[in-house]
Amino acid sequence: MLTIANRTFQSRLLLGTGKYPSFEIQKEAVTQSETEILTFAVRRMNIFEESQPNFLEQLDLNKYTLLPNTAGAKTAEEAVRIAKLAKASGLCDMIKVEVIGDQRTLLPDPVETLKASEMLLEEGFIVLPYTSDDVVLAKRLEDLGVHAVMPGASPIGSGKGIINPLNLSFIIEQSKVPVIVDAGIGSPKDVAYAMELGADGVLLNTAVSGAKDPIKMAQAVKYALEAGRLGYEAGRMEEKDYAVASSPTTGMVGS
Ligand SMILES: CC(=O)[C@@H](O)[C@H](O)COP(=O)(O)O
Repeated sequence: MLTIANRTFQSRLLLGTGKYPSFEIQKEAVTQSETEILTFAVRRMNIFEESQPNFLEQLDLNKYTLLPNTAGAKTAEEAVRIAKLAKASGLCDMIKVEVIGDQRTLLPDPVETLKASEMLLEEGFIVLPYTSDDVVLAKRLEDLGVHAVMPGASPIGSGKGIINPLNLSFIIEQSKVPVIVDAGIGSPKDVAYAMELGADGVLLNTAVSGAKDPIKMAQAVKYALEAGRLGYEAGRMEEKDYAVASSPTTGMVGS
């Protein structure tokens, strides 16, 4: 169970809604993933333009929590404007803060992310900032009072998986709010790895929408997430540098 602020979710998977081959495939992938939280870029959704196609219309919205994100914002002020737009449309008071500082890598701007998070907390939002895997920044965000931290595994849409597992594990170790690994996940193994490190959840988009078969991949990431979480709860064996025989050697005939 994943708890963010005062809300609980059975699934620990958060799914993005961009770049699917068709609404039909997207709808089935979302169903198969068993996610309960869908994130979407407010600026890219036709939420105020009724004549334009909108994926959210395809869904039974009672089944999902919508997590608008501020993708496209380059400053804290822009992010706050986008968040207020989402709130005005009655979608949700949770917001994923995404303030991009570099257009080539799409890495977040730490200063503007911190500033936007502070402003949105003051406005009463439930704030989930997308951050780099910077341990100190994650702590500063937590100290502000954000409701979860979302460090990137690697650049958005890169599919490179977890580049710095040590930083992620430091963030997980220090954090008292949920840690959701967000962005750069490429395949089910990355999802399982994030969960084995002790993440509370994973947010991904392109790994599913960009797969040859997004519906199958949605199932695969769901199982990987469950396997990784179970592995984390089970507690992995101690790693050693040298071989240790798997069968007991004491009391063997001829020993
Ligand atoms: C949809 C969304 O919120 C993205 O900005 C997110 O970071 C996912 O990135 P990937 O597409 O790399 O999974």
